[in-house]
Amino acid sequence: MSDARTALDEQDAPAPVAVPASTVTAVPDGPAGPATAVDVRGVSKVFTTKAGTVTALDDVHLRIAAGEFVSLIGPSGCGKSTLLRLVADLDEPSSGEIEVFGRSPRVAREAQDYGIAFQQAGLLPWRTVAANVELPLELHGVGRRERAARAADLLALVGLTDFARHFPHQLSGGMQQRVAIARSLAERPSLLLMDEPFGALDEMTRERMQTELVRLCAETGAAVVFVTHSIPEAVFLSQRVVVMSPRPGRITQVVPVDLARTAERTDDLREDAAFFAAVTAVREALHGGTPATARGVDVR
Ligand SMILES: Nc1ncnc2c1ncn2[C@@H]1O[C@H](COP(=O)(O)OP(=O)(O)OP(=O)(O)O)[C@@H](O)[C@H]1O
Repeated sequence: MSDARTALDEQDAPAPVAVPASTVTAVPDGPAGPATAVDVRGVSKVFTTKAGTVTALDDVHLRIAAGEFVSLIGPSGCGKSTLLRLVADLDEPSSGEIEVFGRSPRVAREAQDYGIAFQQAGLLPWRTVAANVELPLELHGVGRRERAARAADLLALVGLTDFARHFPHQLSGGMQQRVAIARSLAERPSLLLMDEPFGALDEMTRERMQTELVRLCAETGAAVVFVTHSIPEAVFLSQRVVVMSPRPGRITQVVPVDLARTAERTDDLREDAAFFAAVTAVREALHGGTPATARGVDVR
């Protein structure tokens, strides 16, 4: 069994120094507490295909606190999306256990504990922006008036009030992604699962979206599990950056990010020495201390 375990109290660790997995405090066994959003215990995932078996995840342990922002980073194919999909109940682990707010992913999904946003905004082209945001509420039988009020609030939150009656194709990529994020927040989830939601955006839009996401999460208090290939993005957003190894995916290091509280992170932070130090710490964690470039990881 690997020692790649993490503890809730690591988020308070003082410096952006990579923590070798072997020194990370072990998570005690037993049920997660009320302050735990996600508890992944000894999870492995093996896919069986015609060409043979693929071990995507091997004995992954990860505990994420309520309200905590955690990014997953690692080389292409290391199992980041697979881990997110298991938490989202879009697939099942081959072994090990996952709890979301103390319940199974299935029960958590049914209770609408989390929202999901992926790289493609995934909006329905025939519905207006407001109707897209309302969709999850509609599916769960929320009344028309309440839906409209909630969508109006969310569109104000992401700065798209004036576009409520537009259709997705009339919006830029960044605006569409903001609609997708508004939709993921519709049911006031305590957890957001985000798989490269800004991957298709240009750099300027992407940075603006990161700043907005930090603000939104501070306002809603949601915990976030965020998959990205970008080290600066992971550092800017997160309280901890979880570094994974090439397949079979394991957690090799956990880098606590000791910048301003995430709620207070602004663009100025990107020029800060502490920001660069954290970026370097993650980069070194990814490369095991060598300057070699990991496949599929953007180190800019
Ligand atoms: N449904 C599936 N059937 C078979 N193999 C799969 C399936 N889903 C994922 N895999 C394999 O599991 C491994 C992990 O894939 P995953 O998409 O989780 O990686 P990732 O870290 O998110 O990659 P990327 O950074 O390129 O998006 C890969 O080798 C992939 O081919």
